[in-house]
Amino acid sequence: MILTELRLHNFRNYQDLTVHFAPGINVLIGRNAQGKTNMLEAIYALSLTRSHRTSNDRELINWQQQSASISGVVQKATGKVPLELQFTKNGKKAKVNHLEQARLGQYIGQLNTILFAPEDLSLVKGAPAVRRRFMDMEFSQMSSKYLYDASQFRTLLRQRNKYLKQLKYGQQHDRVLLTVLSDQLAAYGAEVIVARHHFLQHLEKWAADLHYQISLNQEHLHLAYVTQVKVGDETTVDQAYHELLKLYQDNQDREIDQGTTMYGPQRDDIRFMVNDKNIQAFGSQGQQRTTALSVKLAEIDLMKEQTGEYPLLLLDDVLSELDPVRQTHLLTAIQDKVQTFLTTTSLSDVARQLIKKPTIFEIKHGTLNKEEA
Ligand SMILES: Nc1ncnc2c1ncn2[C@@H]1O[C@H](COP(=O)(O)OP(=O)(O)OP(=O)(O)O)[C@@H](O)[C@H]1O
Repeated sequence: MILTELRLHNFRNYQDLTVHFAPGINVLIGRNAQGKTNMLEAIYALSLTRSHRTSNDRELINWQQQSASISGVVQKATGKVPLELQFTKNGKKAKVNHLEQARLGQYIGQLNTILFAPEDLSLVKGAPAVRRRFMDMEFSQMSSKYLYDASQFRTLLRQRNKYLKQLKYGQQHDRVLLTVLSDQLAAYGAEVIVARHHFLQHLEKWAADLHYQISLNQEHLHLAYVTQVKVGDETTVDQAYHELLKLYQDNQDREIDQGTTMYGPQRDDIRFMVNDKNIQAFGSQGQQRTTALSVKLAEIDLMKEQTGEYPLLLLDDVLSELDPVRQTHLLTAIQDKVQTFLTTTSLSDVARQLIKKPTIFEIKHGTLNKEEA
């Protein structure tokens, strides 16, 4: 898919902007604090209805204004789809084909994006919550069922945790409601776990190939899904449900004592193994970087496999973080395949040689100027 046109109104430091993008590599060049990341953030938000760097939508509205909007036209194999997001201080609205969507979940999946920023290194090094968020953000774009199941799970988890605390502090005594909540939580938890296993298996297939190439045929990458339920290729959702439910039944007193849910996908993690070593604990910076890059690039192919369309790739100032070998792999992997938006303060020599026909935009104080070829 291709984002052919983007319009911003009072979005961060952009007042009124209409821009037409090229299908290939769009390079956004500008000095610091001119609006490069804001531009990628706008495209990301148009895709997922939320920013990648703040959970507070109000921050997206220009400081002098009360509302903001992002709209765009996405060209897909099936035709053009106009998308629009409006932010006010009281909430947001999302429209597809000019029709307002009752639920944001119905909107997500229209425009798929993969964002790669320097902080994505924390995918390997950071806390498990980073990797769970990664799974949720990426798999939700590929499957509306996953998006729904994960969101139901989160809602039920909040309710169950609250109830466990009330039982702990003697504000509630009835364990029947806990049984009902456990049953529902196990049902959605099982869906999430089986889907994560399935998606990670596919992701590994692509990521291992890429990692092998980038490491100059030295390293084998394996993604191990760490979850409390035994799950393999043959595991059904029903089996995972019974196993999770049993964990809740067997540990009811412990969970009340802790006042929180101790079992389920909210405790999942991914372990990145390179040549059978856990790269998080034993990997060099370079190996961790290669792993993060391979996984991100693998998502491009996974999304194409799952949705039939390539996503957009947003690269926020990452070239400067990569050595020439990794830059070359990145740029050759995406060339002629994926519409890319790449921000930088200046293009490296490697990048200049490798990007065949870049479309260059200069960003200055919230305005964009296309450089003539
Ligand atoms: N809500 C807002 N309203 C108006 N301006 C904003 C708002 N939020 C951020 N800005 C401005 O946007 C600019 C930052 O833009 P952005 O983060 O896109 O920078 P950048 O070009 O990516 O810079 P760097 O290369 O340093 O990352 C700053 O000047 C900041 O003051």
